[in-house]
Amino acid sequence: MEATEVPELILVFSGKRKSGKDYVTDWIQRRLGSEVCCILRLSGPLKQQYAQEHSLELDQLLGSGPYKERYRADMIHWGETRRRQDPGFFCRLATRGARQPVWVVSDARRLSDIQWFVSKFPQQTRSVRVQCSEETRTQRGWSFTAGVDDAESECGLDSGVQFDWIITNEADAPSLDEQLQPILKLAEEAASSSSSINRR
Ligand SMILES: Nc1ncnc2c1ncn2[C@@H]1O[C@H](COP(=O)(O)OP(=O)(O)OP(=O)(O)O)[C@@H](O)[C@H]1O
Ligand SMILES: C[C@@](O)(CCOP(=O)(O)O)CC(=O)O
Repeated sequence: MEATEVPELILVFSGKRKSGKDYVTDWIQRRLGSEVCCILRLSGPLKQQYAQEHSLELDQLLGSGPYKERYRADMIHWGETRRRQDPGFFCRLATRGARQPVWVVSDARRLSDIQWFVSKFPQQTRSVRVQCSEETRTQRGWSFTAGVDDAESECGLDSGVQFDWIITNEADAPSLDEQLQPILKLAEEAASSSSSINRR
């Protein structure tokens, strides 16, 4: 692996559907800038391949609307078949070619996802949980779906992980600005240590 492919910091985010993983990780990237921070979606290569095989709209599968929900249960099943053979399959594809010093992984779902990052990058990996109430998730378009919300894809990280940070993404919680300060601080330190290494 080339030196530039080893990041300074990896923030591995997880959270239930409509907890706001994309919203929060986009917010972090806007604050840090895309030169410093890339967003890596483990579901990116999965959706790409699934869309191709099933002649579906990739943009819609990548978005936050109802389209992807129609295919979610089948995509989960499709991805799990691949993960059973190789649990790191989507992690490897999603991280391929990432060059920024800070990687934000927006959608860990299974213990094996976090374990993959910890085993490859033990010094750099931190885990972040995004949470909010079911009422807020419902306002954002969520409704309970059997086979999805009670399956590993949604529940695989409900226990067994000591998260480094838990962010509450609710209107009546402290602002994201306030809650994300320690994470931004760490990321900014990581970015500046990377630029001083590159100047040497
Ligand atoms: N703090 C917030 N303020 C305003 N809108 C928000 C906030 N958090 C999330 N949303 C909105 O709620 C919806 C769901 O958020 P988002 O797509 O980030 O959730 P997610 O956890 O990534 O969901 P999924 O697992 O379905 O991809 C989006 O339309 C998003 O813009
Ligand atoms: C199929 C799947 O990758 C969909 C993820 O979609 P999203 O992150 O909720 O946009 C979930 C999974 O892998 O279990």
